[in-house]
Amino acid sequence: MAILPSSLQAVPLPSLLQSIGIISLILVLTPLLILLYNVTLHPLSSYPGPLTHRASRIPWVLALQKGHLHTHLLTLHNKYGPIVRIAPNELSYTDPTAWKDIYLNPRINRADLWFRKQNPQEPYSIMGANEDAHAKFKRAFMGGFSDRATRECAGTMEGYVGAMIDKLRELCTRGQGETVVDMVQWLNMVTFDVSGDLSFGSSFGSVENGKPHAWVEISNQFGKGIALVASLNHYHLGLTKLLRKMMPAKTMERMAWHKQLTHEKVRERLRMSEGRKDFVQCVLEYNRDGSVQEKGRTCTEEEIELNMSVLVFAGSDTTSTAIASTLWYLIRNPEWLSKAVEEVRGTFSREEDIRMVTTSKLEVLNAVISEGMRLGPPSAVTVPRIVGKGGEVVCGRRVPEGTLLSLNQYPIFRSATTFPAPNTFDPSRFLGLSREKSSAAFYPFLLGRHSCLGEKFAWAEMRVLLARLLFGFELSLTGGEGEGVEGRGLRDWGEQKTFIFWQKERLGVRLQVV
Ligand code: HEM
Repeated sequence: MAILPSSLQAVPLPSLLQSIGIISLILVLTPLLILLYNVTLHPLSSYPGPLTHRASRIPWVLALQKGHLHTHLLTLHNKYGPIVRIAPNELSYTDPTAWKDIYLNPRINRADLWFRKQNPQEPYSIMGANEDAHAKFKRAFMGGFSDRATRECAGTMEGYVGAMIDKLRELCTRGQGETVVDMVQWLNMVTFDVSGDLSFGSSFGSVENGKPHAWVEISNQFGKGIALVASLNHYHLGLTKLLRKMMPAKTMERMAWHKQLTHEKVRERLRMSEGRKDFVQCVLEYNRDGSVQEKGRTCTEEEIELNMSVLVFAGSDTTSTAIASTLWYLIRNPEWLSKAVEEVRGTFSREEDIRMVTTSKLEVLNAVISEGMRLGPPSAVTVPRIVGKGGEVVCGRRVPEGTLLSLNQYPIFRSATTFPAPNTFDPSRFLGLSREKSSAAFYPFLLGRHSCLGEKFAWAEMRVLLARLLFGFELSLTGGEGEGVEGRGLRDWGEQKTFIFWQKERLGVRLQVV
């Protein structure tokens, strides 16, 4: 007591019980006051949304972790309108004006949530939130995605697609002219083989072996991990570090093996002779540029390694989702299937003529793929953006600094105001006079400085894949949806789960050789 000033010595100190009571009260009151502030005085309090979402981020986290965020957001937009407050600090938009207001605004950047660095030594990736690093990588990789480079890489892609068609034909021959396959698996195998070849210098050999390589299987589980980390990153409590410590030893081992194989593959590619037509060559050329070297802006081997694994994933799962979704709808809509088949078989007489350059003008083919991507957008829930200093105006309304903005593709593409009869597969939306109107609200590859670098390549791969399948086979439903390769009988593509990527279920398709 002697250390207290004499004036305070008269004040009675609380007993242990009283102290526990006060601390408990603070622990209960603080979150309650935060919830109350969020729904009353918060700068976003005038935006509509359910009370639970306006008060706390927990409902958003739960929907994301269950894999239902895409359908949950659609339900919210149908109820509350084109701008919804989906978490205390986040607004979601289905108003098409938001595309340009958000993605073409240089002061609105990616929020550092989905692809945050785990430690300071880790390099940045092109998907990250650091704008300076992003600008460097964009310049370094751009050369690999120019018109000329895309045409050059297309030959490799056509080779793998051809190999897949041969394998499927072989399976049909063994089955007296027909077979039932899980198209999701075949599309995953071929797209990862293509991306592996162009980013790592060698494919995974999945098509050749008729089964997915272990690297591909592990990668397919990453979506859930990223979604979990993205949820925890909202709470600034170092929970991601704790999560890493809690990971089962087996998962850690698989991840370490995955990282090591990535490392070896990229180093192997870097040792290959110059001039290979792939996505690495452009970075090597960029690094040799004198002005780049002078400014100290070259890419390190660690940066190339990380970004190549981003490219493998960004370039494969997305493309395979787009074609899986398109096929899912085509085999359930025989009228459109016939139109697409007629166009392809009417244009080509030999399979080898179906190439990147010869398929770009096929109107029905392009329209069915767009409609497939509208109903099953590969990037269904998007990395949120953050409003910079001073705030911005989005869709005619002021949004304060620090607000997270998201334009999630699933709800905007299923919005009845923009796409009438939104759940119907109707490729005529992307044909003739309707095309311009639909396209104004349809940016599956985004727009602006973060838009998809691989858009042209993706279109080439999607067209060649689908056209060759339609040319070589009669495609139909298996006629017995249930367990097994047929899948579980979804009524809509959107019933599947999404984390950052779709958890695609089996897609059974009957193939008959033409
Ligand atoms: C149907 C197929 C594809 C779709 C729908 C798609 C969609 C997207 C979207 C929406 C983004 C922006 C992500 C964000 O900032 O929130 C993106 C970025 C990106 N995509 Fe794609 N993508 C596809 C295929 C590809 C392919 C084939 C490649 C490469 C071979 C690729 C490489 C990239 C890269 C490098 C970025 C980052 C660009 C940047 O930040 O500047 N994508 N993609």
